[in-house]
Amino acid sequence: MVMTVSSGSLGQVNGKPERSITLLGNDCLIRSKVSLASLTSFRVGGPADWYTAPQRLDQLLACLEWANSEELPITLLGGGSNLLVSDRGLRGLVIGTRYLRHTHFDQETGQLTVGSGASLPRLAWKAARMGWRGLEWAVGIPGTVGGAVVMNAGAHSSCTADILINTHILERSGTLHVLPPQKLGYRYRTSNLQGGSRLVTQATFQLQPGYDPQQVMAETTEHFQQRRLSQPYHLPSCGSVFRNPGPHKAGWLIEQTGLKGYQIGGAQVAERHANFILNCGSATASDIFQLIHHVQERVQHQWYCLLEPEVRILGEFKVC
Ligand SMILES: Cc1cc2nc3c(=O)[nH]c(=O)nc-3n(C[C@H](O)[C@H](O)[C@H](O)COP(=O)(O)OP(=O)(O)OC[C@H]3O[C@@H](n4cnc5c(N)ncnc54)[C@H](O)[C@@H]3O)c2cc1C
Ligand SMILES: NC(=O)C1=CN([C@@H]2O[C@H](COP(=O)(O)OP(=O)(O)OC[C@H]3O[C@@H](n4cnc5c(N)ncnc54)[C@H](OP(=O)(O)O)[C@@H]3O)[C@@H](O)[C@H]2O)C=CC1
Ligand SMILES: C=C(O[C@H]1[C@H](O)[C@@H](CO)O[C@H](OP(=O)(O)OP(=O)(O)OC[C@H]2O[C@@H](n3ccc(=O)[nH]c3=O)[C@H](O)[C@@H]2O)[C@@H]1NC(C)=O)C(=O)O
Repeated sequence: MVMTVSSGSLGQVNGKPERSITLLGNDCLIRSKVSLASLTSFRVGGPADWYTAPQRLDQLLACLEWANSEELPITLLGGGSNLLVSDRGLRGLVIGTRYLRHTHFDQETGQLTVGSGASLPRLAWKAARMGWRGLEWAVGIPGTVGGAVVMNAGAHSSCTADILINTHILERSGTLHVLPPQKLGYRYRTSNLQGGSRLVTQATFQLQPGYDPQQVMAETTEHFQQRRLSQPYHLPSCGSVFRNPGPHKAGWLIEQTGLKGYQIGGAQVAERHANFILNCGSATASDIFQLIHHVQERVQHQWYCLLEPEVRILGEFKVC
């Protein structure tokens, strides 16, 4: 059983005192009223009732046990680069995985085993510098390995599922499973891990070592430059807002509907790429949500096609 001690007030958030709890036996800190805006790439969103970012598996297990004992809902947060969090924040416990980091490149097998908090683009650059092929497409995709496994992140006709050998999944109950990609329901930008409370703790990828590092770096840089030409990176976003519905691309449909540059509050459909919504500095989560809804309505009206959000929308929202 987990014992808890409250370490008292840490300060004020929105006029309410912030509290913290330390789980005895493993020095894991759980804080109350932690703003999620700085933990997501859109830079919007209210506070988590409770937030923790464990560094080790034993701390993670203790957090889960605490949440179970308090009967709290759990939300999993990687790099926050594909999330729209409500201005009202999130109830229950948010578990940030970004500190669950360990990395092992196995020279003999070409396998890369990493903790779920490792940065995907950082790994891609590192693999390229070592002359390992397999992750060239992943530069420029912000976020963690865990987020990429859950979202089946991809670019330039490659995706996470293509190189995944297995992943370690922790259930809320504390049970750990090692699952191959065939068990994860992978399709374009989705998996059966989305929307649940099963936590990815580690992943192993098959890469190909032994290539000329200069050549792999050159190809990796080419991927990076291609994306910089077509996508806006200068303001906060979540990347593509909608999945491509086929046969047309979401960006094309939105541009043809005349919505480039369309703005609600501080949220704007990007001029450079119509499937990106930018936070121009003062956007609220509600502005972004209203804009998503507006784009869906206008595109459906003109093309009879309902765009499905790729971004994960968390917490309470209402259409105005
Ligand atoms: C500028 C920009 C460019 C982008 N370009 C691309 C692109 O080219 N291709 C692409 O696919 N995506 C792209 N994205 C979207 C995003 O980077 C990817 O979806 C990324 O893989 C999300 O990882 P994350 O760690 O940030 O996940 P988060 O946004 O934190 O979470 C995404 C989902 O995964 C869950 N989750 C996160 N970590 C875990 C875990 N350890 N265990 C269980 N569940 C977890 C969350 O609960 C949530 O449901 C882009 C985003 C930005 C901002
Ligand atoms: N618009 C938005 O909302 C957001 C956009 N982004 C963009 O997404 C992308 C990914 O961001 P982020 O997750 O911060 O990771 P980055 O790709 O910016 O960098 C991660 C690490 O990769 C290594 N690296 C980067 N560029 C090179 C290079 N040319 N050669 C060798 N190594 C390199 C560096 O590692 P080391 O220090 O070990 O050398 C760096 O610290 C970036 O392009 C960023 O601008 C990110 C977040 C939000
Ligand atoms: C950014 C993401 O992933 C990106 C990924 O980086 C790139 C590169 O592989 O390919 C996808 O974009 P995308 O389909 O919009 O690719 P692009 O090459 O930019 O555009 C496709 C087509 O749409 C057209 N297009 C695009 C934007 C626009 O404003 N107008 C327009 O007409 C382009 O002319 C092009 O013919 C992924 N998006 C989705 C939803 O699948 C993400 O998932 O967050």
